[in-house]
Amino acid sequence: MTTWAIAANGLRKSYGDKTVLDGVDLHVAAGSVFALLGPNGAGKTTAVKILSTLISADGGRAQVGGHDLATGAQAVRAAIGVTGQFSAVDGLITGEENMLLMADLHHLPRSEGRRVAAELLERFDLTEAAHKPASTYSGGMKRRLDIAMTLVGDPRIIFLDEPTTGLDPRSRHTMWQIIRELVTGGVTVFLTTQYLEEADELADRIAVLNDGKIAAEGTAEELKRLIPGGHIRLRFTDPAAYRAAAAALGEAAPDDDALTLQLPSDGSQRELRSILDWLDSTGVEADELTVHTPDLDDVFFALTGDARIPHQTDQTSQPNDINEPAQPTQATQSKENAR
Ligand SMILES: Nc1ncnc2c1ncn2[C@@H]1O[C@H](COP(=O)(O)OP(=O)(O)OP(=O)(O)O)[C@@H](O)[C@H]1O
Repeated sequence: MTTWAIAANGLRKSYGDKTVLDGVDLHVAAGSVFALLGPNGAGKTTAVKILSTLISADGGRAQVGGHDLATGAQAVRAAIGVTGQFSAVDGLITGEENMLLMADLHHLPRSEGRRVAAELLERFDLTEAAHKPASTYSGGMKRRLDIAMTLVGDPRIIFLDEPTTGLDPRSRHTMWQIIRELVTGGVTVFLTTQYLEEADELADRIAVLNDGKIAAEGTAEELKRLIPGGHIRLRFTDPAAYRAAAAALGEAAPDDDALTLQLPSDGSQRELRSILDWLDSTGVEADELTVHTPDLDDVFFALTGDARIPHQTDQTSQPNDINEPAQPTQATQSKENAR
């Protein structure tokens, strides 16, 4: 049975008459990376603030690290680390002083605090800069220091609110590596991001927040299969074989210049198998067969644009009871449904 690091049901939050979260369910397996995606203003930060006890929800229930947000906020705070869009780094003091301040906040004995600070500064490649004021650090260094500070308390669940916004590609990759190492060490990471590539790279499961609700949830591959546009491409080197195949596979879209035929497909194993069987039965033998699935950009636009596909959650079951969670939901919607 899955152990949920985070289990939330029916979270609601409004500011005045603006409903930001309108019944949001989130289930994050322990030791996994979960990415919450959504357009600007969708409520990602609001969800992080609620789950990290910074603000309270207007409705719904949630457990974080096995503790109820409503009755065990203190225990939740002890189990988590949060690095937000507004960093906890104090620019006026050095990196090391920032770390020691954090160690003091966690009531670590002085020598233990120094040991932990030195270890984390080393791990995040900040030893050389440790005695310089943090205001002189680059954006990437500040983010690394921010995460290092979060880790002083050895949290088992970390919320990273847009951890790579504004970073250059190299710093972004460094941050991804840091996140992967955290997860290897058993930490659960709840990530919000504007970068679909980041979610694709890192996340075990992804939820897309739109209009106050989770529009879809699943692995990157499952989400990509939700929307039309996937296809199988058959490439031929022999023009005669290409023409024979085009005649045999009447419904394939031909490209006479590239000698390719394109067949619609959701990229699933089952459909691939039936297409291969069909090719065998018609005697078609391509020189190359490639499966193309839509990327997360396509998914994001389809789920958050005007021409949205139906809400996935309308068609799949979500665990309703945070005490008796079901397995993480599977994106079972077929391409036909998605259309
Ligand atoms: N304290 C507040 N008072 C009033 N409205 C707020 C408050 N905090 C957030 N909001 C509003 O709630 C909505 C969701 O904001 P939130 O910061 O959670 O979105 P987000 O998905 O994190 O956006 P972004 O990607 O731009 O960071 C926005 O319309 C925002 O203006």
